[in-house]
Amino acid sequence: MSSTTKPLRWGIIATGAIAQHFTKDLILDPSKRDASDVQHLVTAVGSRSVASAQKFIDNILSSSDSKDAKPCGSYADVFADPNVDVVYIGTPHTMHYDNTKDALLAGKHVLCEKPFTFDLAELDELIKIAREKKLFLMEAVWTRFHPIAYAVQKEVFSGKYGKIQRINTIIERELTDRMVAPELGGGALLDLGPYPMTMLLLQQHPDNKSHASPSSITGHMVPYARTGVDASSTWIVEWKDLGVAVCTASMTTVMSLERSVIIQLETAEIHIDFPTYRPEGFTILERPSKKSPSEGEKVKIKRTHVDCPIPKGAGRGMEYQADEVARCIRDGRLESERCSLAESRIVMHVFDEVRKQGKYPVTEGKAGPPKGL
Ligand SMILES: NC(=O)C1=CN([C@@H]2O[C@H](COP(=O)(O)OP(=O)(O)OC[C@H]3O[C@@H](n4cnc5c(N)ncnc54)[C@H](OP(=O)(O)O)[C@@H]3O)[C@@H](O)[C@H]2O)C=CC1
Ligand SMILES: O=C1OC[C@@H](O)[C@H](O)[C@H]1O
Repeated sequence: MSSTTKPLRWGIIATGAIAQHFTKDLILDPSKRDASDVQHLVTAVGSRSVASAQKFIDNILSSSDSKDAKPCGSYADVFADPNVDVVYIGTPHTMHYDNTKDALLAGKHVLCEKPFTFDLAELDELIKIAREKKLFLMEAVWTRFHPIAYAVQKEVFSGKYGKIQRINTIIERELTDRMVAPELGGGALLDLGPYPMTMLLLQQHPDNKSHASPSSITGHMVPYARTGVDASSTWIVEWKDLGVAVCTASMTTVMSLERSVIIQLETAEIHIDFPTYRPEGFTILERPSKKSPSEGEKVKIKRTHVDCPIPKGAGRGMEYQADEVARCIRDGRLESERCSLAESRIVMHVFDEVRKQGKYPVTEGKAGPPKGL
C-alpha cells in the first residue's frame, strides 16, 4: 500500500451474507494482490438496526484500519455521512433501486449488488440520475474481474478456433428463504440469472460495452409451488452474427456438474469449470478438423486444462470489483469499461422479456410489477 494513495471511503448498506463477504475482501491489503495503487477504508456501516451495524463492525472490522467505522441505525444516515465517498448496496433485489437512488441523490458513488434493479425501467432511471449528478455507478458483477474471465476471453477472441457457434451456460444453487420470497424479487432468474448472462456477454462482446440488444429472446419459467416465483428459468438469446446461447438458472436440483459453460467455436469447445459465479479453470477441447468424422472414425480430441485460480493473498474474489471502483473514481470515470452500464442494461432487458414470457408473478415489492405484464 502506497502511503500517498488516498483511501476510497466506503459506506456499507446492510449487514447480511453478501455484505459480510464483500467487506471481508474489501479490507484485505491491496498490495498483496498487486493493487498497490488503491486503498479502501470502511467509514460507515448502515443497517435497519444500530445493534446489527455495531455487531458487523465488531465481527468484521475491529482488527482492521476500518475499526472506527460509524455504526448507523438507518441507511439514510450512511448516505448523509460526509466521510463516505461510495456506497456498497447489499440489500435484497427489490430494494436496490430505492437504496441506489437515495445514495445517488445524496451525492454518493454507488456499487450495487446483482441483479442491479428489478427491471430495466428502474435501471434507466438510476443511470439518468448518476449521469446528471456526475456520479460513478456500477453493478457488482464480481466474476467479470476474475482471472478466468480475462483468460477465456483471450482464447475466444484470439480467433484461432473460429467464430462462436453456440454457448450453453447453467447455474444451480440450493434455494434460501430470500431467494423464493416474491416481495424480495425472489426466483432463480433474478438471483442466479446474472451469472449465465455474465458468462454469455463476456464471450459475445469483446469491448464489454456493446449496445446491441439481442435479436431474439425466448424464455421459459418453472414455478416454485410454495411462493410462485420461478424455481428454474431457461432462456435462449440470439444476437445477429454472434451465435445462439441457451442459459439456465435453477434452484430445483443442485448437481456437481463438471462445467458451467460450454462455448462451441468452429474447431474447439471451451468448457468452464463450476461454480458459474466463481470458476477457477477451464478446458479447451480441440477437434482435429471442422469436418464431421466419417462413420466409425475415432476422433482424437486434444484436451488442455487451464488453471486460473483467484491468487493466494486475495480473498474470496470480491475485492477486484472494489479496486475497479476505486480506480474509476480516482480517475474521474463515471462508468467502468469492464463492467459497463450498457451490459447491465442488456441483462435487465433480457430478464424483463423472460419474466414476461414466463409469467413471473406480480411482486408485492416496492419495485412494483414487472413492466408490461
Ligand atoms: N455477488 C454475489 O456473489 C452475491 C450477491 N447477492 C445479492 O446480494 C443481495 C443480498 O443477498 P444476501 O446478502 O444473500 O441476503 P441476506 O438476506 O443475507 O441479507 C440482506 C440484508 O438486507 C437487509 N434488508 C433490508 N430490508 C430487508 C428485508 N425486507 N428483508 C431482508 N433483508 C433486508 C438486511 O440487513 P440489515 O438488517 O442490516 O438492514 C439483510 O441482512 C441480493 O440482491 C443478492 O442477489 C447475494 C449473494 C451473493
Ligand atoms: O449471487 C449469488 O451467488 C452465489 C449464490 O450462492 C447466491 O445464492 C447468489 O445470490
